[in-house]
Amino acid sequence: MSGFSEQLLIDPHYGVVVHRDFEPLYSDDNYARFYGYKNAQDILSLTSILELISPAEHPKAIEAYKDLISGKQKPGVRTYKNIDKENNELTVLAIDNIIDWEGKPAMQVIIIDLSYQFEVQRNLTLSEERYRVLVDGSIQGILVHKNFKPLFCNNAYAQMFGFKNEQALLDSETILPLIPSEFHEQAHRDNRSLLAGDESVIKTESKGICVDGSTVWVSLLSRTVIWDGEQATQITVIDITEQQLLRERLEHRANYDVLTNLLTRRAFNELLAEEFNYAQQHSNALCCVLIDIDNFKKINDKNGHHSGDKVLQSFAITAKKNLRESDFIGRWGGDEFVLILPKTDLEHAKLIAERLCKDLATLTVITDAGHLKFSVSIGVSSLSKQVHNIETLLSEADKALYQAKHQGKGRVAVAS
Ligand SMILES: Nc1nc2c(ncn2[C@@H]2O[C@H](COP(=O)(O)OP(=O)(O)OP(=O)(O)O)[C@@H](O)[C@H]2O)c(=O)[nH]1
Repeated sequence: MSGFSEQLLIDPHYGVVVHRDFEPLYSDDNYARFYGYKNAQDILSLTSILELISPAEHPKAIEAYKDLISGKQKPGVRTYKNIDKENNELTVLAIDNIIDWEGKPAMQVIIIDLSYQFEVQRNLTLSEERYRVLVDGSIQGILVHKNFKPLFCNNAYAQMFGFKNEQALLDSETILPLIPSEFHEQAHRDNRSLLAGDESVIKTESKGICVDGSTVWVSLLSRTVIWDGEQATQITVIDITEQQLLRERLEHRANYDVLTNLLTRRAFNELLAEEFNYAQQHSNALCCVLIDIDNFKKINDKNGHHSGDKVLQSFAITAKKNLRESDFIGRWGGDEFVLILPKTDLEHAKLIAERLCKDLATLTVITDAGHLKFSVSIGVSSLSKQVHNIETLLSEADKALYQAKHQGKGRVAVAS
């Protein structure tokens, strides 16, 4: 053997054969092993190495050989489908070269087994398909965006926001219209801190706007991903609209009286504490008004509890109509109600109370038991040097209310 084999780079992924008219002149062991043979000797004992090439590829191989030997074609790189001893198909990359072998031209072929690369590629495609099935089948919405321009979304995300399909969403220039304007600032801020690496994951809850303008509540998890070689933001969302509505209903139920839809005593007390402190800190006027329906027990007894309820509801509607945005009203209990009038002095509060008293007296409540009329008694108190805590403010209003009742009902009394 010449020094030729010593110059060869021996690598398990490369094999070398030298042939003339496909008659093997030299082979290394790697080449032999690619095709399932023990060693080079097995290859050299073949009559033709065409045996290693798929019959369908024989014409191509023979033509290529002729073209190369005659100089018609320059040596090059080609892929072949070969077959090993067990008839398994191998995909190989062949690098052809014309060399001088014992005084005559021969063809040297270096082959590289590509089966492994093909297998890796096939597995990659399979795992991509598997990933795709997972993402598409997910009930979580998944979106990837770069500065709010959508790059990818799954079906669940598109559906959550009312898009016909994923493409319809991806055709949008930006996803910002899906975010209510009051959440834009937060969305930009969160995105900036993710991209800057200040935060690795951000969890939030946000309102979304669907294509048809309806609202969806979502729980969001955002993080950065590399998408097509560039940094982007991935959002995973779960639709929490039902939970949010339930939460809102529960909150409403805790804060608002079911019958009259006025603030409950607890919710009223919280607001009263805030307003009272604010008024004290800013030396603002503040008045408290206690209202009690006159002879309500008789209304109930004569017309039934249901009609009594109607009276309470009508009272609530009329009272609310008489109030400013900044005033608030609560049901103190039974047929008793309480109002807070911020930035209102005693004189004005009295006028407001008298107007309400008159309006309610003219009201007719239509019930199953007939048309009912009723009156109220009102007590008014105000924040002052002497009245410097909530308890006193309320007890002063209560005293005034008692006075109004005592003086004959259907009237307003002011705490002295
Ligand atoms: N229909 C109805 N009645 C209620 C409700 N809550 C309390 N009441 C009734 O309201 C009545 C309140 O009556 P009282 O506080 O005794 O006083 P009144 O009859 O209004 O008499 P004066 O306050 O002196 O004018 C009671 O009979 C309660 O049972 C309610 O939600 N619906």
